[in-house]
Amino acid sequence: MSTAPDENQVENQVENQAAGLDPLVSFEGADKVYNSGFRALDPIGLRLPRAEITVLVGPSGCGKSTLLRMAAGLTAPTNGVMTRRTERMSYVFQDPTLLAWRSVRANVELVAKLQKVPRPERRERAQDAIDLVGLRGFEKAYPRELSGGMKMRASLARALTSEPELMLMDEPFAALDEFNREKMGAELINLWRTRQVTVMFVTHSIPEAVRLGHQIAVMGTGPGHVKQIFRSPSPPTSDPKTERDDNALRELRTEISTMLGGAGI
Ligand SMILES: Nc1ncnc2c1ncn2[C@@H]1O[C@H](COP(=O)(O)OP(=O)(O)OP(=O)(O)O)[C@@H](O)[C@H]1O
Repeated sequence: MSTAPDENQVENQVENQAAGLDPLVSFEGADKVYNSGFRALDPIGLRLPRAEITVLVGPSGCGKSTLLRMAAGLTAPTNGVMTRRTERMSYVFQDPTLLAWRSVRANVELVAKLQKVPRPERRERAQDAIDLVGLRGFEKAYPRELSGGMKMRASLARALTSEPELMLMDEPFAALDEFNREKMGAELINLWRTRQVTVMFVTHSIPEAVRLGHQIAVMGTGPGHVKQIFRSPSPPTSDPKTERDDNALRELRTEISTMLGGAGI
C-alpha cells in the first residue's frame, strides 16, 4: 500500500501550514472589477505570514500590482475582504524616485520627516538604514552621483527609516542588471533577517521569486488569479551557489516555469 499523500492532501497541508502562521495581511475571496467593467482579478485567497517574504510571480497583466495596491489600501476589493493588521507600511517601486536636489541622507530621512519623527531620532534611524543597505560614506552624495543599484539601496533605506512592519515592493529590482539584482536580493534577505519585516514582493522573474520567497504565489491571466501557492523548501538564500546547488529549489523553479508555460527562466 502506498503511503504517499495524494495531490489534494498535499495542497491542503500547504494551505493549513500557511494559515497557522498568523497572517499580517489576508485576502479572502477578494476580487477586482475596475470601473471600466474590466475584471482584473477573480476572487483571491492568500495569507501573508508575519515576518516572511511572500512573492507574487506571473505574466504581465495577471493583477500582481492590483493585489499589491489592494494590500496597501489604495484600491478596494470589489467583493470579498482584504484584512491588514498594521498601518506601519512602506512601498518600494521599480523607480527609486529620489529627489534630485536632496542628498542621500536627506532623501532617506524624508518619509520619517513627513511622519514628524523628531530630528535626532530620524537621523539615527536613517544612519542605521544607510549602514544596513551598504551606503555608508555616501550620505552627502546626490542621486546623480549614484549608480542604479546605489539609488535602489537609497530607496530601500528610505522605506526602512519609517520602521515598517510591512514592505510592499513592486518589481523593485527590475531596472537593475543581473549582478545588481542579485546583490539587492541579498540586501533584502539581510534586512528581513535583521528587522523581521513582512514583505509582499512582485516580480516577473522565477529565479528571483524562488531565491527570495518563503511563500510563492504563482498567478495567471484571464482574469488574474492565483494558480498555486508554494512554500519554499529552503529559507531565502542570498548565496547564488546554494541556490544553484539546491535540488529542491531547482525543482521548484522548474515546476513554476512549467506552470507558467516555460517563461521566466
Ligand atoms: N485603473 C485601472 N482601470 C482599468 N483597468 C486597469 C486599471 N489598472 C490596471 N488595470 C488592468 O488590470 C490588469 C491587471 O493589471 P496589473 O497592473 O495589476 O497587472 P500586473 O500583473 O501587475 O502587470 P505588469 O506585470 O505588467 O505590471 C491589466 O489588464 C490592466 O490593464
